[in-house]
Amino acid sequence: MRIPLWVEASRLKVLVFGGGSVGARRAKFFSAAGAEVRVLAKKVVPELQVLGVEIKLVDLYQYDPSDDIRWADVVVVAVDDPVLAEQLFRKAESMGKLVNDATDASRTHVVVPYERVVGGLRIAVTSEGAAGTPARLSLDVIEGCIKNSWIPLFFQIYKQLKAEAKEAIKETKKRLAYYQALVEDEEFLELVKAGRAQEALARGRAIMSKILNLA
Ligand SMILES: C[C@@]1(CC(=O)O)C2=NC(=C\c3[nH]c(c(CCC(=O)O)c3CC(=O)O)Cc3[nH]c(c(CC(=O)O)c3CCC(=O)O)/C=C3\N/C(=C\2)[C@@H](CCC(=O)O)[C@]3(C)CC(=O)O)/[C@H]1CCC(=O)O
Ligand SMILES: NC(=O)c1ccc[n+]([C@@H]2O[C@H](COP(=O)([O-])OP(=O)(O)OC[C@H]3O[C@@H](n4cnc5c(N)ncnc54)[C@H](O)[C@@H]3O)[C@@H](O)[C@H]2O)c1
Repeated sequence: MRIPLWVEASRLKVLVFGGGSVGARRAKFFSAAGAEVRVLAKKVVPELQVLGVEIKLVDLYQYDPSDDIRWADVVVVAVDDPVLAEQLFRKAESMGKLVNDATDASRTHVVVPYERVVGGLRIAVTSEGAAGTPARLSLDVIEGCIKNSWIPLFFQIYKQLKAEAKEAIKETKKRLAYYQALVEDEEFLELVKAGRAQEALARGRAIMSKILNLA
């Protein structure tokens, strides 16, 4: 079973097999987020040459990529030859690496989702290869739902109050009790839902004072 995680990309070394449109997309995706990227391919598209990532032009039926695989944390398979793709997948897998196999969703270890930022929240959706277009279009529906709701304002207010609580309430347990009290306070939530930002903030701060004044 695959699980969702947010991973700091600058910690990753990513090896990409294939430098066509999919390989270039992965190279850009990972390197733009700070990962170290190395591409191995017979030929690469021009978009990839300007990314500033390491490129080795090799025929993977002749070149042994064992050292490159050992170097990597994540291995991407994006060659257009299914026999070669399976061979590379098996090799990287047997060497204990996490593989993003763009050529076969059923065996991939790592999925690249459809992603968007809505009202401060990062939303990622995937069908894990079953039906990509519905996954992509669902982002429009999700964005519409969130934008038309009280969540964006709640996000702003909660973020502000959380920052203030981290400064004002030194004890972790008390701080957690504050978050709990906040979300259980009907008046606070009603003000948020009614879009009364200043009053909601004031109510949140009053609850904070109450928690601070408790023994
Ligand atoms: C989000 C995005 C990220 C990215 O790839 O960058 C992404 N696919 C995108 C585009 C795209 N995908 C495909 C086309 C061709 C036309 C079409 O079919 O529409 C196009 C369009 C194009 O290439 O332009 C077809 C396709 N997709 C997969 C296979 C292999 C298979 O199904 O086995 C095949 C061949 C199917 C076959 O041979 O029949 C597999 C995967 N594609 C995924 C993600 C993962 C889970 C997706 C999910 O289900 O949620 C997974 C598992 C790969 C992974 O995680 O690496 C990106 C958004 C770009 C954007 O919108 O910006
Ligand atoms: N995950 C996705 O979103 C998605 C989308 C479209 C296609 N795909 C899959 O990804 C594959 C690649 O798609 P693409 O559009 O990037 O293909 P492409 O033809 O543009 O690129 C293929 C790359 O593989 C390299 N290659 C092939 N044989 C090689 C060898 N022997 N040695 C070294 N390099 C070799 C080529 O040089 C090229 O760089 C497709 O065949 C399909 O299975 C996945």
